[in-house]
Amino acid sequence: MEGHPLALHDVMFIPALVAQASDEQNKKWLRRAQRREIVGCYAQTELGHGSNLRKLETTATYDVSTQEFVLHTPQITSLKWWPGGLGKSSNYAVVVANMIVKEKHLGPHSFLVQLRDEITHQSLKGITVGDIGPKLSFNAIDNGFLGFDNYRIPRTNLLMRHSRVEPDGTYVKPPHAKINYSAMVRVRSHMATGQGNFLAQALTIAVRYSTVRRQGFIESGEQEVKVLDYQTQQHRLFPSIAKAYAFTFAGYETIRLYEQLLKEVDTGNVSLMADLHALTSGLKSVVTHQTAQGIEQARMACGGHGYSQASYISEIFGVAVGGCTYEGENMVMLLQLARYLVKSVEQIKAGESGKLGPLVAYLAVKVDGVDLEKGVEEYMKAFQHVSRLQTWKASEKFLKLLKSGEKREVAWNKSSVELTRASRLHTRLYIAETFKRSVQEVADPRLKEVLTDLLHLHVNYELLDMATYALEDGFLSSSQLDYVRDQLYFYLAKIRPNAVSLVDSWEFSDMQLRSVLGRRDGNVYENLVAWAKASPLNKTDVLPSVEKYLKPMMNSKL
Ligand SMILES: CCCCCCCCCCCCCCCCCCCCCCCC(=O)SCCNC(=O)CCNC(=O)[C@H](O)C(C)(C)COP(=O)(O)OP(=O)(O)OC[C@H]1O[C@@H](n2cnc3c(N)ncnc32)[C@H](O)[C@@H]1OP(=O)(O)O
Ligand SMILES: Cc1cc2nc3c(=O)[nH]c(=O)nc-3n(C[C@H](O)[C@H](O)[C@H](O)COP(=O)(O)OP(=O)(O)OC[C@H]3O[C@@H](n4cnc5c(N)ncnc54)[C@H](O)[C@@H]3O)c2cc1C
Repeated sequence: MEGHPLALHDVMFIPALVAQASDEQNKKWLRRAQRREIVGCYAQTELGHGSNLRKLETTATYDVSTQEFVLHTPQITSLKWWPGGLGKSSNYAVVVANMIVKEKHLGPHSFLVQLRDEITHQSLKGITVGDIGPKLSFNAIDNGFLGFDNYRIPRTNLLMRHSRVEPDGTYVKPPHAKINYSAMVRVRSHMATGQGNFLAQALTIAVRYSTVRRQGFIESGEQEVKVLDYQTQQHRLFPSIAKAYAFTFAGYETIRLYEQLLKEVDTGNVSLMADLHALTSGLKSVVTHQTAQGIEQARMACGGHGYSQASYISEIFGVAVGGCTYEGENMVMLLQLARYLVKSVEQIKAGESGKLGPLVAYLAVKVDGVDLEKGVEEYMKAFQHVSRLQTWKASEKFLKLLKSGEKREVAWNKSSVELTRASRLHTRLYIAETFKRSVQEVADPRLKEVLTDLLHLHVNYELLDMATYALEDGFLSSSQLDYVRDQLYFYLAKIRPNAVSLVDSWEFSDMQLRSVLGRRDGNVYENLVAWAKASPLNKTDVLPSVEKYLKPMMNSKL
C-alpha cells in the first residue's frame, strides 16, 4: 500500500516512451525499460511550479554546433521536485523541460535523460539528485529532487514521435499543442478504477467489521445489534459501495477511450484529445475527492478501532488522498473541464449546437420537469437539468464580466468557484450515466438485480445531495424530494442483506487488506489483542524511560 519504488517506471516512464518516443527511439530504449535493464521515472514538477506547466524553469537549449541539448536548472525553484522513484531508484528519467531552439522558447517537451551510471548507479557529473523526505504516505516511494548544471544530452534524446528538431535546428511542430501531456492523460484515465479500488478496500474492512461489532439495541431484546443494522451506519457506507462500483465502470470507459485516442493519434487524428482531456480532468477530481470522503467515513464507521492502525484504513486514506493532488491539483483540473463547458455554451449561443460532442449535447436541450417515479431515466434528466443550470449560470457570469470589460483571466477568476461547481455536476452526471449503461449490460439476472439496487441507491443519494440546485429554480418540488428520501431509505434497507457479499465480491485477500478489523474470518477481538501485544512498547514490562525520566519526576519533592 505504501507504494513501490518502481511504480512510476511502469505507470509513467514506460507509457511516456510508448506515447512520445519514435519507433526508432523505442527500438533502443523500450525493450531495455520493459526488461528493467534501465529504471526510469517521470520528472516534470518543479519546486516552484507543478500546475502551471508553461512556467517550468528547467531549460533544454539546443546547441547546433554539437547537436546536443543542454539541460539546466537556473535557480532553486527550477529543481525537479516530487517525481516518484527519482530520488534513489531511477537511473533514467523522462524529463519535461522548456525547449529553446535558435533562441525561440518552444514550451514543455520531453527528453530521455540518463541520471546515474548503469554499473555503479552513481549520479553523473552535472546532475544533483536525491530524495525529498517523508510524506503523508507513499513512503516506500523515493519521490525525488533533480538539478542540472549545463548537462548535455544528444539531440536524439528529445522524444520525437510527434515533434522533432532536425540537426540544423529546424523544429517540426506536433499535430496538437498538448500532445506531450499524454502521459498525464493516461494516468488520469486510469485513476477512476484505481481510486474505486482504494475505496473498495476501505469499505470491505468497514462493512465486515460492522457485522462483527455489536453495540446497543434497535428494539429491546436479548442481543445487541450488529452496528451495520443501524440506518445511520448503512447511510455512511452503502452509498460509497455504489460509488466504488460506479467509479470502476466509469474508469473502464475512460481507459477504453484513452486506448482509442492512442491509436487515432498515430494515424494523425487528434480530434479526441480535447474531449478526453476535459472528461478525465473532471473525473479525476470528483472521484479522488469522493473517494477520500468515503474512506474517511469508513474509518469513522469503525468507531475507536477505526482510529487504530490495526484497521489499516488510515494507510489507505493516505495513499488515496494523494490522488487529489497528483496528476493535476483537483481545482486546477476542474477548471480545465470548465473551459470546455464554457466553450460548449458559447457554441450553443452561436447557434452551433449541432457541433457539440455527445457528452455535452444535453447542455442545449431544456427539460421542463421529471416524473421520478417512472425510474432511473427520469433521474438522469434531473441530473442533466442541474448540470445544465449551473453550467449556464457560471458561463453567463463569466461572459457578463467579460462583456463589462474585465480582462479574460480576471473574469475567469471571479467566476471560478461557480465554474468548478458546474464541472462537478457535469462529472457526476457522467458517472451516473456510465453506471446506468454498465448495469444495463449485465447479463446475469441475479447480479443485475443487486447492481440495479445499488444504481437506485446512487441516483437517489446523488440527487438529494444536489437538491439545492434542483430546488433553486423550482425544477423539483419538496414532495418530489420527500420521494427521493423515501427511496434512499428503502434502498439502504434493501441492500443490507447483500452488503457483505457486495464487498466480498471484490475478493481482496487478508494479505492485501492488512486489516485486523476487516479479516475474512471475522475473528476481530482476539486478533486485536494479539496485535496490541505485538506492539514494540510491550516487549518489556518496564520501559527504560521509567528509570530515566519517570522515577526522577515521581521522586522529586517539588
Ligand atoms: C491510482 C494510480 C493510477 C495509476 C494509473 C496507471 C496504471 C495502472 C496500474 C494501476 C496500479 C495502481 C498502483 C498505484 C501506484 C501508485 C501510482 C502513483 C501515481 C502518481 C503519479 C503522479 C504523477 C504526476 O503527478 S506527474 C505530474 C502531473 N502534473 C500535472 O498534472 C500538472 C497539471 N497541469 C497541467 O496539466 C497543465 O498545466 C494544465 C492542463 C493545467 C494547463 O496547461 P497549459 O497552460 O499548457 O494549457 P492552458 O493554457 O490552460 O490550455 C490551453 C488549451 O490546451 C488544452 N489542454 C491542456 N491540456 C491538455 C491535454 N492534456 N490534452 C488536450 N488539451 C489540453 C486546454 O483545455 C486548452 O484548450 P482550450 O480549447 O484553449 O480551452
Ligand atoms: C504523491 C505525489 C506523487 C507525485 N508524483 C509526481 C511524479 O511522479 N512526477 C511529477 O512530475 N510530479 C509528481 N507529483 C507532483 C504533482 O503532480 C503536483 O504536486 C501537482 O500537479 C500539483 O501541483 P503543485 O504542487 O504545483 O500545486 P499548486 O499549483 O502549487 O497548488 C497549490 C494551490 O494553488 C491552487 N492553484 C494553482 N493554480 C491554480 C489556478 N490556475 N487556478 C486556481 N487555483 C490554482 C491549487 O488549487 C491549490 O489549492 C506528485 C505529487 C504527489 C503529492
